[in-house]
Amino acid sequence: MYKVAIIGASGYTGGELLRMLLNHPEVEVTDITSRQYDGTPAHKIHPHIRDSGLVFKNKAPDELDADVVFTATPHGASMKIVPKILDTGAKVVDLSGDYRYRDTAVYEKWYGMEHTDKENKGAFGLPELYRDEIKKADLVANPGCFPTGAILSSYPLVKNDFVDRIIIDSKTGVSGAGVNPSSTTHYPNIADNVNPYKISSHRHMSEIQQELHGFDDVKVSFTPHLVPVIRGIQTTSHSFLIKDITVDELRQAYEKEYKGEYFIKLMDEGEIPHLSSVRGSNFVHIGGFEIDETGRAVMLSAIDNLVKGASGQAIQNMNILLGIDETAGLTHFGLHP
Ligand SMILES: NC(=O)C1=CN([C@@H]2O[C@H](COP(=O)(O)OP(=O)(O)OC[C@H]3O[C@@H](n4cnc5c(N)ncnc54)[C@H](OP(=O)(O)O)[C@@H]3O)[C@@H](O)[C@H]2O)C=CC1
Ligand SMILES: CC(=O)N[C@@H](CCC(=O)OP(=O)(O)O)C(=O)O
Repeated sequence: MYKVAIIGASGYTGGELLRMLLNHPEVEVTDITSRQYDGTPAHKIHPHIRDSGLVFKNKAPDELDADVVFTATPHGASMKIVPKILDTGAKVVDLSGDYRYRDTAVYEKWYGMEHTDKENKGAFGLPELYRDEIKKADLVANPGCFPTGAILSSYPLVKNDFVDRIIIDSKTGVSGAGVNPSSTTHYPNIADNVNPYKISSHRHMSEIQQELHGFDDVKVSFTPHLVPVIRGIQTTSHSFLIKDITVDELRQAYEKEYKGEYFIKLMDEGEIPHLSSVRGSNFVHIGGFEIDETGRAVMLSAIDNLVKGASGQAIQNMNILLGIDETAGLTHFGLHP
């Protein structure tokens, strides 16, 4: 069994890592860290995780007993922790934004802080696009939740030069904001409401742009909305075609790109990707495949922000790092209805 540890295990993605790793056939969770819950049994914070025998410890990064360490910590914190883990020889999957950017100047601009670890570079942890880089890496930068759904549902459009501008509109569940409550996530403010936020300035726009821009300077616009659901991200992308293609050719581009990708499911004609179908699972449902009279292609995707958008994808990356079956521990379907 490989040994794995989670830093920031008291948070939402940490809890989700724990839920899935405890059912993983080839790993054993050796350490879960928390600063505020030192000495507390796991189920006191994550009541659904019973009988794991695990207790939160406020351990330093270099005290962990692990082959792979997950840093489920906020951006800014990860870049202080990750170098210390790498020095121990363990591999790292970081869930924050700290190592996702090829150019740290872009990170500094969008995250509004200095990057203090310019030495360590992460492989961008989107296995469907970067599997070979991830295999060779010591550090994997797990993508953001919005970018995962947005990039996967847009990539064939730009790779095939069908479009050069994409408008991405996403609706997210509240767990995307993490375990600590705020006025934004306060029930009366979110229930029966749809709240657009950072409408032209969300940091994930730069991450999506980084991944799609290489293709003839594709321009990306992105607006997130907070909706009253707990989990999930539903993304709709709109783009005007610059090539004269049919709906069949549009679909064929996706079928070709994602052939053999276990976690990507292309919807049948007229079938809509729903949050309720992917909730709790590592699957991405991609649909839409429509072109209207104005030449607008509409693509849709649904993911669980805590699974394919964070912890499930992090485990998929761990599987690749360890050279074991990429789907191990992740094959369960969603929680429909
Ligand atoms: N929620 C989501 O849907 C997604 C989140 N992410 C990213 O994953 C990371 C974790 O997110 P999430 O689980 O939601 O966050 P949470 O706020 O729920 O949990 C983060 C945990 O990290 C610990 N922590 C906070 N600051 C530090 C620090 N300076 N040093 C060590 N530990 C610290 C805290 O535990 P304690 O105080 O007990 O030590 C906290 O419980 C973030 O970078 C987030 O942006 C990425 C994709 C999706
Ligand atoms: C609902 C909500 O607040 N969502 C978060 C997404 C968090 C996340 O996944 O982003 P990083 O990993 O890039 O920090 C947000 O919009 O900031």
